[in-house]
Amino acid sequence: MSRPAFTDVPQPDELARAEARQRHATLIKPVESLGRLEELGAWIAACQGVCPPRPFTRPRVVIFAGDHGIAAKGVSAYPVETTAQRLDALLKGDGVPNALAGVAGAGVRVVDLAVDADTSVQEFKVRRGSGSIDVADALSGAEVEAALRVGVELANNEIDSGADLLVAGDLGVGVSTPSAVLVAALTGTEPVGVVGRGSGIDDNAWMRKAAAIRDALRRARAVLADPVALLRTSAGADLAAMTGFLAQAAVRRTPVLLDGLPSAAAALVAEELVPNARAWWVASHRCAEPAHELALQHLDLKPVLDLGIRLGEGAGALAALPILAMAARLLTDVATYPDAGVTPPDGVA
Ligand SMILES: Cc1cc2ncn([C@H]3O[C@H](COP(=O)(O)O)[C@@H](O)[C@H]3O)c2cc1C
Ligand SMILES: O=C(O)c1cccnc1
Repeated sequence: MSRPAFTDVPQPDELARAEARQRHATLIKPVESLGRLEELGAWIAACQGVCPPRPFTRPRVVIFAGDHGIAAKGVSAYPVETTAQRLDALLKGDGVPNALAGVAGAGVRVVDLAVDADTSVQEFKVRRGSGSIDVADALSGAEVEAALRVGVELANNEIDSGADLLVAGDLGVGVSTPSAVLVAALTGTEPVGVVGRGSGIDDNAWMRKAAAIRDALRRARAVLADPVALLRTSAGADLAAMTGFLAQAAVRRTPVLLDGLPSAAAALVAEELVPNARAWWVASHRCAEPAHELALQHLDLKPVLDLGIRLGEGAGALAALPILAMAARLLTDVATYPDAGVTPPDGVA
């Protein structure tokens, strides 16, 4: 087995994007009066290669669950057992993403990549937990390749089943630590610049987390030139699979709403693996983690929402999904000046 080979990423259809912008200029409203909604509509048209764009019929959230060895260093506010407990809640339909997806019209799938317990969704499991990244590699060479392949397979599987918009969500105690390390490594940031409060840690845990990130970053920087080696050294099976998923979504011309820190960290690595994949992604929200902002800046992505969400689990992306649906609907449902018999402003035919 070897690492998956990604084909070049096709770019969204610039003609459809230009057509959408042009159409917005003829709709019965002042020019550019819908701000970012207009750009989002044009992005959807460009991704679908058609203007006006089609409404999303099958948005899908895949939650990548995994535990992290670094959690044993006291870097999270919660004990490791809560990963498996929360996974059960999601499968019962009782979690945050279930509630949000119900309103947003999305489907949720939970996949156990590395939970440190037996679960009922471990068909794709790579291992239990990961190495403690401050002192050891997260994964073996075979494991990182397996995890990347799972991500590619999940993207293919969802897209072949009709998914027309994808979200990668995280679930796992400690995941904000490797995520911060990946961001620091790829953006050239000092450890202290990426240490966040994660699940709500106190000052003592913050200091342990800062030390863990500092030590892990030293190991990460040694393999910076190779994105797969970086995932092996500093990520975990969940983040590696997420990376493969985001890269393959771009290869398959499928738009993605990025979520919080873990998904932004995986996106940074995916952009290294398959340059220009970011054209297929929109940043759903600004979260409270400093590394999130750095990752989005590096990818040149501007968040849609700023709700103070700091959760993961696809929550921010699900909150932004209705906005995307609205952006598409404006281009299909709003009349043009000639159609509505409204006098256009000067310069609009
Ligand atoms: C009950 C609960 C629900 C969550 N949903 C998402 N997270 C988020 O917080 C965790 C990452 O933060 P840290 O790196 O500080 O552990 C992940 O589990 C992530 O999914 C949760 C955390 C908890 C405790
Ligand atoms: O930004 C996130 O998605 C996030 C923040 C804190 C903890 N877990 C995830």
